[in-house]
Amino acid sequence: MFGLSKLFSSKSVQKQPIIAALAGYRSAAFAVGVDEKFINGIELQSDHSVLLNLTLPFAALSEMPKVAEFVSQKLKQTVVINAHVELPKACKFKSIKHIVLVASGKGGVGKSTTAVNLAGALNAEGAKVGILDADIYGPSIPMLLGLSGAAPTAQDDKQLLPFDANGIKAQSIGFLVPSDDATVWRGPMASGAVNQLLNETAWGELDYLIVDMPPGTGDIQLTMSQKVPASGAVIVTTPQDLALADAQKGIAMFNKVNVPVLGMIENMSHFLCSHCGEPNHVFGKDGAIKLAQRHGVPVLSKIPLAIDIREYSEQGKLIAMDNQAAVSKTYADAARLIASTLYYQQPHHDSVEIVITDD
Ligand SMILES: Nc1ncnc2c1ncn2[C@@H]1O[C@H](COP(=O)(O)OP(=O)(O)OP(=O)(O)O)[C@@H](O)[C@H]1O
Repeated sequence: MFGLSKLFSSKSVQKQPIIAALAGYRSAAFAVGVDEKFINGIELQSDHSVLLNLTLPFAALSEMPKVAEFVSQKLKQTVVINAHVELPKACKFKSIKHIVLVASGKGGVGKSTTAVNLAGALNAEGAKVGILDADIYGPSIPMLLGLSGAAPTAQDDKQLLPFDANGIKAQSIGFLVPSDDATVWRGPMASGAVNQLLNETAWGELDYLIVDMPPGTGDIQLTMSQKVPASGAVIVTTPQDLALADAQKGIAMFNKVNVPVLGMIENMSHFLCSHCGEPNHVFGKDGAIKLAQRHGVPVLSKIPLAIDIREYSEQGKLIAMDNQAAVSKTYADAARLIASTLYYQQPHHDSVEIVITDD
């Protein structure tokens, strides 16, 4: 499309064709292309390839090879992208830029497994990430991060230090309260404990803090969603009718407290047959899509029922951080889409002008 002579008409690189090619790129996370605002340098290399330095305002590093390939094809010239993630400065809470609640209407759908792997995937996409385990009924984040039995330590007798699990900062209500005690808690008590953990943990600077909510849509979950300054919520469901009916209650709950639902994740979506590779829809098909369409929210990802997801969890490892594991891609897809939605829903972002014409 853009010949070499046009691209390199002078010693310096012509920016315009590169900007146009980036703007033409499309994906779920870059639904309106790669904005020229993200460019912070273009260099012509001695081998005549172009080095594009990008600063991404949301976590999406794993998509850069695809963007580079697309732009290279458009320009008919090798383009290499060197990107890093730097979110806009505004923080939602202290030095935390976004708090994302991960909820499920029903227990046992894989909410905690999904929450912790989303944290891992966002980290792998280049962001500073934390996870707060607020599941008072069955805090499982310590186990999922290989931190079982760990005891929290305090800094200056005031702030608790979060644990560090492969670069992810973690705190759990399970470190502080025996789960048996929590079964008699009411909403204000539970949300008070979560707010205390949120306030009294020395999180430092975080781009995204994932909160693993208690399952269900009762008084406790409602009060928590109201009290935590969240940018959005993600609902985890399985394709089963029962789980979907409860997921619908989750959407209604977040609507009631004005927390935007960023989307749904269909966990245990299908099982890939180890013999023929065909997907087997053990719990039903397309249920989450139909529910999501009805409520105008996207399905962020479909995560298969996979033995290695359970095996990694039991070993306290995050499969989302192992890019050799095929299912890590399904967590990465959801993570990029969540990050992108949070960026584009912020008011600082220039709105896209829609022009309606007669023809
Ligand atoms: N996609 C998956 N494939 C295979 N196993 C999974 C998957 N997701 C979760 N699991 C397994 O299902 C079980 C329940 O998962 P998890 O504890 O994350 O559910 P939960 O919804 O958080 O439960 P609760 O409601 O009790 O908090 C675990 O053994 C976990 O390893």
